[in-house]
Amino acid sequence: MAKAPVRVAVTGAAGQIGYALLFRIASGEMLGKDQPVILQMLELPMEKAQQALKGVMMELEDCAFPLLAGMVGTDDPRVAFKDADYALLVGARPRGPGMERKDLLMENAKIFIEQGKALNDVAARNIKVLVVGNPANTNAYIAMKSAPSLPKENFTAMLRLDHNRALSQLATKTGKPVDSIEKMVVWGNHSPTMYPDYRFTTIAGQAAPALVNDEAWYKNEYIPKVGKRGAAIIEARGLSSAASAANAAIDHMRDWALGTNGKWVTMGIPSDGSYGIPQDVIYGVPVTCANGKYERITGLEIDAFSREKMDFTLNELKEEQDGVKALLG
Ligand SMILES: NC(=O)C1=CN([C@@H]2O[C@H](COP(=O)(O)OP(=O)(O)OC[C@H]3O[C@@H](n4cnc5c(N)ncnc54)[C@H](O)[C@@H]3O)[C@@H](O)[C@H]2O)C=CC1
Ligand SMILES: O=C([O-])CC(=O)C(=O)O
Repeated sequence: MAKAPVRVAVTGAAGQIGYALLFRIASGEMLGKDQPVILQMLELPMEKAQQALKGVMMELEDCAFPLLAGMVGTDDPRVAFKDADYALLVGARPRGPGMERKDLLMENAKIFIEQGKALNDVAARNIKVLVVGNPANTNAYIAMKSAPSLPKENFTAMLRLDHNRALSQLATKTGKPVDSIEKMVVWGNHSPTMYPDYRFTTIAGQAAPALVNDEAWYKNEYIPKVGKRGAAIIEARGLSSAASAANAAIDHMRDWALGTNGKWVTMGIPSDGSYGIPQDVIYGVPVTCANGKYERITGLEIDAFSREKMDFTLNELKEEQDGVKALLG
């Protein structure tokens, strides 16, 4: 029997990530080739944004996707999130050259308070929320805190682009295929303080640190390169990453919904206090996914170098949280 359609809300639907994302969701790349979807798209209540959204919806129509069971375009979060099973919160101001993601904090915080409240009131109770809009971890924290009647574990932030960047850079260094790499971890904040940790990583079954055998490269080139990749893209394109960000959002949601078959992936999730990360901080950790749930990998040894790195990115998250404390009341 054909599956019933699920409702997928996407905010910032007429933006550059939205444009790279919606067509892939509608073609079944996110939730499976047998899963019909209803797209519920939110854009700003401004003539230009609404016109652009209309154009995107016309193009979606023109693709005649068999899995696209319906579309809603709106400027009202309560319409966009009504009964939504999935929400991809992309809509926010992106940074430009010379800005850090946390420079967007106050401007974007208000958006995530309003949207958290709307999710709280109208979304499906088991909704899966992915925050892409920057600063993604803290925005996810704000939305989670603004939605007290939804389970906290429903709120996640996107670290998958960082995870994928970490895989690719390691594949290039070692000359091995990306899919031979397992157990990559990117701890912490989606910011240059993130900590790509290859201590548990294997490449075609071999331990990555031994195979790479170049600690100086790992510490002085690899870690900063992965952390600053977003800025390098802005520098090169004049615009922030869009297709790769949309691709990572698809990976994140697909894995959460359909499972990872035991493979580790990185998700920003509310901390349960493990690894010395205070409760509720949205922090990148390794997880596996099965049956529509993620489960953090526990019991990994944290050495002195890692502790320092993990605390550094944690401190930045604490500062961001402090910055929005007054707004959260
Ligand atoms: N977590 C991650 O790995 C990444 C996050 N990002 C972030 O994703 C966000 C979106 O990036 P782009 O699509 O490139 O930006 P964009 O400016 O092209 O699109 C954003 C869209 O969101 C809309 N928007 C703004 N506020 C809104 C609101 N309150 N409700 C609904 N729609 C709203 C705008 O009208 C615009 O169409 C930015 O915050 C960017 O920094 C980008 C790349 C990677
Ligand atoms: O760097 C930015 O502002 C966009 C982003 O988050 C990324 O590409 O990682």
